Amino acid sequence: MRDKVTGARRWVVKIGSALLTADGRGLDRAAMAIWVKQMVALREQGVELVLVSSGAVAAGMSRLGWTSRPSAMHELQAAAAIGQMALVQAWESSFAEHGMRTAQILLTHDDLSDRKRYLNARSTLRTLVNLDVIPVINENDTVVTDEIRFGDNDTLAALVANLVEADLLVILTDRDGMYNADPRHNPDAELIFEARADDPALDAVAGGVGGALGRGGMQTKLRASRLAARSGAHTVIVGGAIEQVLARLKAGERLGTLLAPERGLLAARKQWLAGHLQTRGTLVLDAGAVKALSQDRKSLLPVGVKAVQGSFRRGEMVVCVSPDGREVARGLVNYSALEAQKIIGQPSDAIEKLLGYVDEPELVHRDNLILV
Ligand SMILES: Nc1ncnc2c1ncn2[C@@H]1O[C@H](COP(=O)(O)OP(=O)(O)O)[C@@H](O)[C@H]1O
Ligand SMILES: N[C@@H](CCC(=O)OP(=O)(O)O)C(=O)O
Repeated sequence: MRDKVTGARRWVVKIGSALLTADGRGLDRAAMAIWVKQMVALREQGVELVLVSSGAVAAGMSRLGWTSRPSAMHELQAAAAIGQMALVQAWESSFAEHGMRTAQILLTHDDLSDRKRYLNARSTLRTLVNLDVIPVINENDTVVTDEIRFGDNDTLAALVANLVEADLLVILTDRDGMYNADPRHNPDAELIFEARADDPALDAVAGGVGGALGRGGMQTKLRASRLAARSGAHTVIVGGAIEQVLARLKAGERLGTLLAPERGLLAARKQWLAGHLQTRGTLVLDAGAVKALSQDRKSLLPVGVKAVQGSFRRGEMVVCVSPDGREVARGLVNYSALEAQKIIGQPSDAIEKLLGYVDEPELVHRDNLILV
């Protein structure tokens, strides 16, 4: 089963507060430097990386000289705003030592359930990864309350794994992995090496909540693995303090707990797309575009579209039909109906002149298409 880890091309690595802040003593810069070195090595081996980093509240508390986590929401949010600066500064300078650039992305769960924002976040992240920049993501703590209260970046990391279609979600934490009982209270607890993410037996073992800083515990990690599994990603929950942990995972060593999805990446994504039953409009393709989609499995470019019907917004589902009206595919469209009207029949490099901006060169990207 570990071949799924060694073969994974796109990783989301999530590092929790407890681990990043050495239990409240400010950011553990030395530990961060060690993970950065490993992430740079992974990048050099061709792995695409997105980092989800917690620790803003904890870093802010340390900058403010606060020793206990405040319970007032506005104080938590203020601490997060202060600490986020420390966090990204630390990641940036550490990656810069290896000549690698970083970018900050702050997201909320709501951003990812809104179709338009989902597509925007997705294309920004893809662009960053293609530019060989490491995106460093955290929750946008200023505008949310529930997540910061529960201290749950595990869910955010899983949503990001869905968003970028990661093959692997690596959750680094302060234990070696998921045990068959909470190791704080059960010294005899044993590490679970491999399981199916949807195994109901896991619910009982992940019962307890987290520690003083990180607060989600194993429950949120298990839930995250199930969410990641929906888009076909494997999850590894593993100790961030284990020497060379990322490098050894990449080499196939049986570290941590590997949670497997029930079906593969592509099948899962198509299933997710297929769940979008409501279609908002129709694109009438020319014969060349029908062939490009059906036979060559390509994206749909504006140049191959003859007519636009219906009223839809960016991110909504449209039906693609052949010149004689036969449905050939359906997919999430990158431009609204009004915009599409202006760019159909034109080459993609004319989009900028026609609209004044370019969202994507494709009208529907092939990853967002299901052939009928
Ligand atoms: N079955 C279990 N296996 C391992 N750890 C568990 C289990 N149940 C509860 N935990 C607790 O979850 C904690 C990790 O979660 P959390 O404190 O939220 O960390 P993080 O900041 O990394 O998200 C561990 O320190 C451990 O005490
Ligand atoms: N976004 C906040 C809270 C997130 C958080 O603590 O999550 P985690 O430690 O991963 O369970 C922060 O950066 O402090």
